[in-house]
Amino acid sequence: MKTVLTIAGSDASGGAGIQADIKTLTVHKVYATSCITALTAQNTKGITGIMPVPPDFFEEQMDSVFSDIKPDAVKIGMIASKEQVEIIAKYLQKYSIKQVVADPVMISTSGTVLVEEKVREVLYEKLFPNISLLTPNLPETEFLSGGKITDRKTREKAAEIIAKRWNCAVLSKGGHSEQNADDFLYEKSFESRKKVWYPACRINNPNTHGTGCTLSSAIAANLAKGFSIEESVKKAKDYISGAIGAMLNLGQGNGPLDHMWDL
Ligand SMILES: Nc1ncnc2c1ncn2[C@@H]1O[C@H](COP(=O)(O)OP(=O)(O)OP(=O)(O)O)[C@@H](O)[C@H]1O
Ligand SMILES: Cc1ncc(COP(=O)(O)O)c(N)n1
Repeated sequence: MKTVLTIAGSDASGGAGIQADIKTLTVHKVYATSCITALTAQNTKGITGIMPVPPDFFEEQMDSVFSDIKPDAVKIGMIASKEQVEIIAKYLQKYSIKQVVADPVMISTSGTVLVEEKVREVLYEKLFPNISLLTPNLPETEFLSGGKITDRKTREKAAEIIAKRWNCAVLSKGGHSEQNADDFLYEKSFESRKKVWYPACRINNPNTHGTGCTLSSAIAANLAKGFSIEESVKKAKDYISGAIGAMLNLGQGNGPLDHMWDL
């Protein structure tokens, strides 16, 4: 069986973070391992508390997993400290992990920068060069490329700038767009440059808690199974559209997805 390691925070309400990742990986029939970066007290109405895991104990988890069940792919979500970034980069290099999907939780939907500058520097210098696919949402695509996105052309250019800076593939997610929920992939290899749009209608459902976590875990599962990045994103996009479209309605706020919609 293929295995995927998720490095992320715990979401007590089960819709995002580690819990969303393990559900997604399990329905994709890969074996999930997990290294927890932080405990969060959150539900569909918001986050009330974050307790980061101290670096030593975070490293102990990483060591337990990597020294025993080496992952075929790694998915990275919320990171709680600069030290954790350094530890993750160290293990990805030490164990030569090739399939690494990172969801850079950096900018809130309202445009607030969530990661302080000191942590950003380490992300840029140590972690991003070890990533195979970065999955920024629209505000993060703008922030990481340093340019304003006004249309498809400027979005393509922004993804290309990010991909060239860190030598990775980039999936710019369109969940925060005012129009459709189209995602755009820029992938450069030795021989070619791929620019792929994944069109999707916006689903009128307020329950989208955990979409970023779920999409990146689904991509990691497909990569672990041996699909290309382009195919892995296509399958993951179909999966996320189904999980949002199943219209699960739990909790009093921005509810979770139906991870089991196609079982
Ligand atoms: N209302 C929607 N209808 C269809 N697809 C959506 C909708 N909202 C998000 N998506 C899709 O979900 C995936 C996650 O995208 P999004 O841009 O929301 O990421 P994110 O900002 O990291 O997630 P979140 O908003 O949960 O923090 C993308 O494939 C996006 O196109
Ligand atoms: C522990 C944790 N990690 C990540 C997110 C963001 O979730 P998403 O961007 O997928 O909605 C979250 N709410 N909680």
